Amino acid sequence: MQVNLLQCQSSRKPAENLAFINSQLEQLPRQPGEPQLVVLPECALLFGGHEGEQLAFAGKGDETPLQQQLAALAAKHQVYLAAGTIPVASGDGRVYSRTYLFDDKGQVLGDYDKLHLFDVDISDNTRNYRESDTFCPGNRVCVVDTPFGRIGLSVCYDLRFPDLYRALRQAGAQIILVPAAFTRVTGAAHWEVLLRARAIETQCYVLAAAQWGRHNQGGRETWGQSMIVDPWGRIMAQLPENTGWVQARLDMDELQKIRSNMPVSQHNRFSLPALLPPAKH
Ligand SMILES: O=C(O)CNC(=O)[C@H](CS)NC(=O)CCC(=O)C(=O)O
Repeated sequence: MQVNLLQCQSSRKPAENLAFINSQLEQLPRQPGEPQLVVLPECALLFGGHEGEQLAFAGKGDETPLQQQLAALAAKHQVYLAAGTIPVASGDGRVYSRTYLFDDKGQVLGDYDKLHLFDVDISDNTRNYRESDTFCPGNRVCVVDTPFGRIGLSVCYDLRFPDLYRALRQAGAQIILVPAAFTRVTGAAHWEVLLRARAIETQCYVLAAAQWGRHNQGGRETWGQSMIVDPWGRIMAQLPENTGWVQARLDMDELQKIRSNMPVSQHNRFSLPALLPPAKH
């Protein structure tokens, strides 16, 4: 089964970002009749908009114009689409950073709100990342059954919290998505190691679609290196720089073999901690 990650260099203009994604989908190398999973990075449609912009594009309620445009893209191109993240009003003056998983007719199969928010100081040109000024943390995990396997959802900074990945594995995940916009500094230091570790620990395929490059003329810089990691921790495909597709075929027999030869989830002596109420930011 073919999976496809799109590395993007999104801006704060949703129409521009949608046009880019649409043109890439038109050129997606694919075999006729074969189901396709497409994963977009975090903030695929709106990168770096301040609170007011995020709220304006989020609109009201769950059925937002951005969600509908993504659903239409999935249906038009007949792909299962994991749509990075888009802002959805949380009701407290902020927005959730939400991933939608659409089927190839544009129906929502599941959604997930980023649990861990990036309130971190980094020595780059942004310095003080305070994601929780604009975004509200989610409070649930999400796994979804698809023709590709059971998919668990996560976003970007979540990658540093292995309990979430263990919870996804325990809920039956075989494939874990990590749409991301890692900073250049932390990406260089940690991105590949964390992704491979999560794949090895959970014995899942890890699909990490990333933002790359400098955004919004002189704004933030992201690391790129979208990658597909197999349950043995091998990098099957990656794109260090630029925008474009990263593709691989997943083999669930291989996954089963790795799990039955080394049944780490049965050997584990620690019980999984409960999901705590949303962190106070
Ligand atoms: O704020 C926005 O516009 C979009 N959101 C992001 O880019 C988010 C929050 S700032 N980025 C991360 O979570 C980076 C994590 C990271 O780099 C790490 O864990 O090292």
